[in-house]
Amino acid sequence: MPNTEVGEIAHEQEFVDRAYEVLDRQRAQFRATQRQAEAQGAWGTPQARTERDVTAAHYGDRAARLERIEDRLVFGRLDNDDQSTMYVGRAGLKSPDGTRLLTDWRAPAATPFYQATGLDPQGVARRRHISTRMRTVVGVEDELLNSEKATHLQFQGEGALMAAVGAARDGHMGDIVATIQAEQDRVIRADTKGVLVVQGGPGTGKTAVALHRAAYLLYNQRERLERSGVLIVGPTRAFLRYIERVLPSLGETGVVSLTMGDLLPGFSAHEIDPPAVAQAKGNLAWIDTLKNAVRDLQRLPNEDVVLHLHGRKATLTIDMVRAARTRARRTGKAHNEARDSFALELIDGLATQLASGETDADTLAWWRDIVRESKDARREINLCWMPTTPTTLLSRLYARPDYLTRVNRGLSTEQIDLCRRAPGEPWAIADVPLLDELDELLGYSSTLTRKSAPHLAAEHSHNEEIERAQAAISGQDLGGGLVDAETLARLARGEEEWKPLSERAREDRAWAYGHVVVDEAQELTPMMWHSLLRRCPSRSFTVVGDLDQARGNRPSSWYETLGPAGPGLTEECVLTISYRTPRTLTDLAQNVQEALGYPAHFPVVAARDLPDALAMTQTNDLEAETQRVLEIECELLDESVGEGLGQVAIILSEERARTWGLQPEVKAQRVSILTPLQAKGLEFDVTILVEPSEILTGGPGDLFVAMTRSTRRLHAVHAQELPAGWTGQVADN
Ligand SMILES: Nc1ncnc2c1ncn2[C@@H]1O[C@H](COP(=O)(O)OP(=O)(O)OP(=O)(O)O)[C@@H](O)[C@H]1O
Repeated sequence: MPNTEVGEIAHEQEFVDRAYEVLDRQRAQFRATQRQAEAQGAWGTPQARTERDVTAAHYGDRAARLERIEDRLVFGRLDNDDQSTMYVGRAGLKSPDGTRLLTDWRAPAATPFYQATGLDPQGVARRRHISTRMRTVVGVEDELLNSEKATHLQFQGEGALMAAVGAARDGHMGDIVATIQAEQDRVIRADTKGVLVVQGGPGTGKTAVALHRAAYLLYNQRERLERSGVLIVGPTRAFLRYIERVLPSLGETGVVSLTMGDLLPGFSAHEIDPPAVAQAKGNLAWIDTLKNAVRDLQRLPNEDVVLHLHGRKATLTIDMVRAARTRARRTGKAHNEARDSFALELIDGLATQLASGETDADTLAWWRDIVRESKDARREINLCWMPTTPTTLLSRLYARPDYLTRVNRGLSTEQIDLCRRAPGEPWAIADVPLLDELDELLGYSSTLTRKSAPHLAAEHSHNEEIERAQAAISGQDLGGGLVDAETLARLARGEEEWKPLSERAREDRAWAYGHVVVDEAQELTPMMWHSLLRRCPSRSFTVVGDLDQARGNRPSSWYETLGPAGPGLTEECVLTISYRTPRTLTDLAQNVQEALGYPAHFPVVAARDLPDALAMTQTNDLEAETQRVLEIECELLDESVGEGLGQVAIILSEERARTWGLQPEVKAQRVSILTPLQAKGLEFDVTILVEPSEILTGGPGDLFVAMTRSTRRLHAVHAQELPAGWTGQVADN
């Protein structure tokens, strides 16, 4: 290392030490304030107790956020033409004298760190990337933006970027805050209302960008989003585990991450339908069909029904039922909820008949109890307005195509047939939006969900405790939605334990999120979009995906893919540089797609290449050879990144996994065995592709996904011929 760099490193170390000192002090202060508030105990006026809760929760949260920021607190410095200097880091910090010490990467002032170029220096003379390992500065890298060289810069902070993309993987995605590139930064900071689509080929950083955008929005719209929350929807639980550390490392907690299969609280679906079945279940015609199926539960009897109760007779007439049904429907309530008023009216009518002219309140009440307790009366009323649950009704519709056909409103016969399912079979992910729709139609008393927050809020809307809580929140000017007035009021009454917003949102099917991020969005069906739109009335979405990686039929446009969310589409951005996969592999994967008749709509260019990125082994004994190749690749990885480090995936078709008796899953250990579907969104240092032509049977999207997961090397093991476009490219090893 040259002396000048040693001197610069020492200089930056001084600054970094100071920044950590301030960070440590700030954390300690927040914790102390929280403890102080808690120490006030459970006495004092209700107002004082509420203020104490607000203060403790607020400072506890702020401390927790800062405590998660540890590694690479400071990563950039801008020296401007006007001689000013600005340090950029993970959080904004002020010196004890109140002057700005560190600028949060999300602040407008930090934009030039990511976007200034030689052609457009934005007032920056020098941009410095500071590399640290925990609290120690290990390197600096400068770009002089007013130099001739700067006009040819392809990447910002190329050294830091290449070190980041070349680092061994540990099974968890890291943040990219120190090396965000200009095209990514524009997406992260996009001032888009409505649906923002980020299209990008494999490895272009869509997931990274989406998560950093969530952090950016939480910073810039904190007041709104802390009250309502941010929902992240990912393809699999393994994927959500893979990304779970990114937002906390950016100082953001409290985001809800779910797969579509886990969207409904207390319910989980894992099965993956074949694409045609998922498509049938994704048809928007289900909205009217299900509405009709629920209406169909509100029936008129074929004839008047005579009931014998307590030695007297009463008749449940068709007219009585019709009138009660009309009135119950007019309440606009969901089916199970409206049933109460329907049943009450009929019970009243029957009791009046049974009282035979007696009109005093006690007599009528007595007869009402008789009707209520009568099994026969209950059965007849239920037959006219059958309470049910989403799973019961959907099971019946799937199991009985004749029934589904009768209530159908727009599904094709073929689709009805595709959806056929025996009762008791496990639920599939594509069923979740239909159950969600039914839960909405049947009402909150159905079995899937608990009461929604809006309901509770309405019930207590005039409650003075809420007003007091509201006053405490605004009186202390703490902002944010960490503690909302209704929750505080319930806390004060001892009705609820303290829970962070993310937990409350996760448990509430009717929660309205302020922003929704959808990853691998090309896989969602129109019904899934319908469910997500319900969860975000403001229609504020960041949607990331790749049409070229879609399963089944490749959609031709994002507008079409978004289904009912399409009209909200306000901006489409395209990312073009792949940071994950070496050029040899991205080029090969795109060649194969083209030869198969599916040229990439959105081709990518790899940021780098590596020698020996591709290997192929042909064999007659696939199983033994895969084992041998795995051993070789692990040894090679030991040599290149260190003993036991790095991640390896064996990717094979579902059929092959079954034949070999394997249970594919993402492992915490070094080696995972996966189907292409499970590998979606993930990455590994090395991938071993078993029989690529078999993987292709799942569709060209599956093979494209499988071929683009590795950061270093892909090794194909095959007995059959390799797919078109592959052979002829490179000779077998
Ligand atoms: N600016 C960057 N600096 C450092 N690493 C980056 C940058 N952009 C992307 N990466 C890395 O590239 C890899 C791919 O990113 P990511 O998973 O977000 O891509 P993707 O577009 O979602 O891919 P796919 O469609 O295959 O799921 C990740 O390891 C990510 O950290």
